[in-house]
Amino acid sequence: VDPFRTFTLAGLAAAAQYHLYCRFRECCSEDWIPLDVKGLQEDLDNRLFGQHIASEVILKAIRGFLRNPEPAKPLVFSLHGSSGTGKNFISRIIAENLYKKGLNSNHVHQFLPKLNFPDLAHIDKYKQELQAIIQESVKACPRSLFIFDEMDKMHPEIINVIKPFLDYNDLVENVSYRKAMFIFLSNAGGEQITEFLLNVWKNGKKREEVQMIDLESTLTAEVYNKENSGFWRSNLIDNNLIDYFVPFLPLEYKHIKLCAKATLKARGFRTDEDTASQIADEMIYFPKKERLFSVKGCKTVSAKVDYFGEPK
Ligand SMILES: Nc1ncnc2c1ncn2[C@@H]1O[C@H](COP(=O)(O)OP(=O)(O)OP(=O)(O)O)[C@@H](O)[C@H]1O
Repeated sequence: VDPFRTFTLAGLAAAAQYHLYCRFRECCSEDWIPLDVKGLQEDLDNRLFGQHIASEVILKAIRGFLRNPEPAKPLVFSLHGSSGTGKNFISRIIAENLYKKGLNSNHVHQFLPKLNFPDLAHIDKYKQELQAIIQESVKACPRSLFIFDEMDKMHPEIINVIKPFLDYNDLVENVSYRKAMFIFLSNAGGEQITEFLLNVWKNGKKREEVQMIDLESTLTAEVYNKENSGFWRSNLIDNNLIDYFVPFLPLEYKHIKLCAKATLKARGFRTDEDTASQIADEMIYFPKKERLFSVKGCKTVSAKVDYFGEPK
C-alpha cells in the first residue's frame, strides 16, 4: 500500500465531508461569511436615514479592515447617540451584509446588560461565560462579531473582561483576535451631539456639512468624564482601544417620514405622502419651540405604522 496515496485519499475524503457539512451547516467559510462590502454600502445609502457621518466612517473602516490580511488589532467601534437614531439598526445592517445568517449567525454575538448580565450577585459567572463565548467564537472563526448594547450600563468588571481582547496583543491564550470586530452602543454623548446640531441649525449651516472631526473630541470628552458610564473606569479610552467614536445625529421630521415610508413598504401598506406625514406628525419633537428633533428618533414609528397603515 502506498502510504502517500492513502494519506491523500483520506485528506480528500475529509475535505469532501467538510464541504458537504458546510453546505448545510454554518461554517467559518466564504459561503457563510460573504463579507459583502458592496451590499453594506447599498444598505447604508438606501436604508439608513440622516446619518451621513456614521455611514461614511463605518463603511470606510470596515472596507479597510477587511482588505487588510493582517490587521494589527480587532476593529472596535463605539456608537453614540440618543434613542432611536439607528445604532442597533446599523449593527444589524453590518451583520446582515458580512454574515449570511446576519444576527442569527453563530459568529455574531449580541449582549445587553439587562438581559445577559441582569443580577450583580452572579457577576463572576457572567464574566466567565462572556470570556468563554468570546474565546470559543474567535477560535472557531476569527471573523467573529460582538455587539454590546447599552454600554453605559455595562458593569465595569464586564468591560474589563472584554478589554484584553481589544488590544494589540497578538495572542490571548493562543488565539488571535485581530480579525474580530467589536461594536459598542450607548446613549452617552447623545445630548452633546444634539446640542452641537442645534447650534449648527441656529447658525444656518446644513446638517450634512457636519463632519466626524467636529464631533469627535466632544464625544470622547463626554464619554470619558461621565462618572456612571463605566467607560472611564475600564480604561478602554485611556489605552486607545476604541478605533472609532461614531456619532449618531438626532433625527428630524423629514427622516421620520422616510422611516415611516420604509416601514409602510416593508409591511405591504400604501406608502403615500399623507400617511407618512400623519405618522411623522404623531411623534414628539424638541426643543419645544423649534420642534426640530424627534425625541425617540424612529423608534416608535413601527407601532404608528400599525395604526395608520392602509392596505394597498
Ligand atoms: N437612521 C435611521 N434610518 C432608518 N431607520 C432607522 C434609523 N434610526 C432608527 N431607525 C428605525 O427605528 C428602529 C429603532 O432604532 P434603533 O434600535 O436602531 O435605535 P437605537 O439608536 O439603537 O436606540 P437605543 O439607543 O434606544 O437602543 C430601527 O429598527 C429602524 O427601523
